[in-house]
Amino acid sequence: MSLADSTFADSLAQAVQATRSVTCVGLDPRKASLPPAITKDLVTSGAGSADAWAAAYTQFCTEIIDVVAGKVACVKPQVAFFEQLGPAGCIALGEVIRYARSKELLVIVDAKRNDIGSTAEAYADAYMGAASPWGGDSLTVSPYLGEDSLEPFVKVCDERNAGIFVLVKTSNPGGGFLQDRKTGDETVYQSVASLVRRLNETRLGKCGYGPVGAVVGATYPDQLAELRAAMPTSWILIPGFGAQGGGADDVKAGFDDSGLGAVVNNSRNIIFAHQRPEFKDRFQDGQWQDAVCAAVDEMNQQLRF
Ligand SMILES: O=C(O)c1cc(=O)[nH]c(=O)n1[C@@H]1O[C@H](COP(=O)(O)O)[C@@H](O)[C@H]1O
Repeated sequence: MSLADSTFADSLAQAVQATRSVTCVGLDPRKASLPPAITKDLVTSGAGSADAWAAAYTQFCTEIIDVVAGKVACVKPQVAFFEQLGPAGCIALGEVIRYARSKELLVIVDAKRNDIGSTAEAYADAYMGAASPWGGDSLTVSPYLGEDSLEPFVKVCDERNAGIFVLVKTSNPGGGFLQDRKTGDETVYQSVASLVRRLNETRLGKCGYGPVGAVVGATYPDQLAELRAAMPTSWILIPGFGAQGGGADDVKAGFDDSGLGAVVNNSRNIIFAHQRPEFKDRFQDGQWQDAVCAAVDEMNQQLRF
């Protein structure tokens, strides 16, 4: 799968069809939850430097990638956890992104970036496209600086066959404070959805979808159905499945009749599956990768509509 030859929307459609999976594995490494098999040396030697943790994050994420490559369409590294380690973490992030792409996984870089247009250009250059420092296939972006702030990202989508996912209706309980607020006849999230639709619909790939996608939380199934209809040609990234309470019934409305149009992210319940009560007894510490594998298989099964 080469992004150079295919639009992001088409690459995602191909990846979903090839893997028969709409699961997106969230790569959100957290010090306290890494399997002891990875951290035991760090702890026993007391060598908890940022470099050592960054190496542990790289090992953890690349081993997860080895497990899930071929089983899912995409992965979503969450930049915050890498930034938390400082420069060493940022190097690790680049390594993880490159490794995932080398295993033919599409990479959604979750950085929720944006700024005024001229600065947004730099963010787009940094995170979108293989040649960029942290070059993924797509990036999560915030719409709250307005249309001119999204344009640089859309331009880079066109130039590099990349994609973006704009925050439309987020999964967190407090998101409604702004997103559900009425502006005239519609809510803020409905206005953002109209903007996403407009930016996207002149750029459709062969699969019928375009590069300007949306984030809609699994925790808001009614709005997901509404937003599927409001943005019929946008891929939807659906976070909030698993640890935040979303389940298979909650995400069903995100898909079109061919099972395309959405990918469902799950971070903690997959990557830290070794800690889940139902897996704890089945898998020993040294088998944390098997727990990841079982969790992905289970989610894929749940989402085969
Ligand atoms: O853009 C996102 O991915 C995102 C948007 C949103 O509305 N809610 C949300 O949880 N996310 C991200 O999705 C992931 C969810 O993680 P889990 O709750 O562990 O599955 C985290 O990386 C969040 O930052």
